[in-house]
Amino acid sequence: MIQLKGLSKAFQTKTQTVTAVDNVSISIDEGEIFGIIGYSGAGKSTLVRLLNKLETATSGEVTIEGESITSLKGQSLRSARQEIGMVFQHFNLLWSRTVAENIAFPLEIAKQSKQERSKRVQELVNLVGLEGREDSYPSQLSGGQKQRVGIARALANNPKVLLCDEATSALDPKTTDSILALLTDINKKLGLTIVLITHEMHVIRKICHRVAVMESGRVVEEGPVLQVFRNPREHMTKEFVRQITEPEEDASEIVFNEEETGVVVQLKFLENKAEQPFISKVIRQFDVDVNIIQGKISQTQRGSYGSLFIRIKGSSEEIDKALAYLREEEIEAEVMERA
Ligand SMILES: Nc1ncnc2c1ncn2[C@@H]1O[C@H](COP(=O)(O)OP(=O)(O)OP(=O)(O)O)[C@@H](O)[C@H]1O
Repeated sequence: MIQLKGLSKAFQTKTQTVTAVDNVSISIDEGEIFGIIGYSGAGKSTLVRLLNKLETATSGEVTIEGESITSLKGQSLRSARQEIGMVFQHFNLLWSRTVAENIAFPLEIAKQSKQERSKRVQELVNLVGLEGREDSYPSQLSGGQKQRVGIARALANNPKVLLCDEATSALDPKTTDSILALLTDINKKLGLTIVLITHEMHVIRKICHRVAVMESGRVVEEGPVLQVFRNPREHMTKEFVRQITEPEEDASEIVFNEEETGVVVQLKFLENKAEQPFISKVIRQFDVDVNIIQGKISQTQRGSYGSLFIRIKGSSEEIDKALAYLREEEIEAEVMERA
């Protein structure tokens, strides 16, 4: 759907050249939610602005559905931009216009009739859950409601791609969750391709299918979200993953009690294994008891990841059978301590 090939953007300031995006090549599939994460200054905003040619690339190419955006100008660029909706961190609403008038704005630019516009506006109001607020002004809305207007406006002309530039960064955690749920819902209902940039790893975890990690203008790591979370390779990626996994997955947090019997085992899950009732199966099939010590299982769009520390008590023979069973089920079981 979207291809970036050797894309670079350098800014010339009075004293130096800043390479904001440095030789980035990414391929984004139709219907996926693709996340780009990086700290401030990593080049995320510039990258996303290159996708709709709000910035002109210094070198490289962007193609969307086979059409080269980089070479478009004038009317053909304006038409191509109608296929790409954009949602901003600070909403960018028109303050003198009502909710309905803000959503209608891109339809006016696309020269739709008044009748068509009001029908489409109502559809969009329903889609983003703003029924009853059509005549409110942005100043009368909460942050989450303002972003719903921003999303409805971005979807007005039925774009193929939705670009979200830190769309939830100005919102509190609960409102962030409701906006992320809305984006997931829209992705499923409309099959819309979403490119989302953020500095928050939990945003990536909750809604993205794949992720690219950016550092100093470059993509340093890329892959399916579940794989990147379970097995981060680069230092920067490990830092982001650690933000939302510690301390629950850290064995150093465990208090080993010498009077306890049995073994402490760290279980790590592959794919969707975390959702299976493996503990009850272990207890039922083997003559052992299981205590949960600590752990954290987190869900992503394509399955769960995380780890769980348990204590298995019983005879050595039964414990070994239980461990063998877990490993057969493709659950990594590492013995931390054996009494
Ligand atoms: N118009 C510009 N002129 C000069 N330098 C710029 C310009 N726009 C961005 N930069 C520089 O390019 C680099 C990347 O900026 P960019 O805004 O893309 O990063 P970001 O990852 O989106 O960070 P943030 O989330 O803080 O916006 C930064 O060093 C920034 O100072």
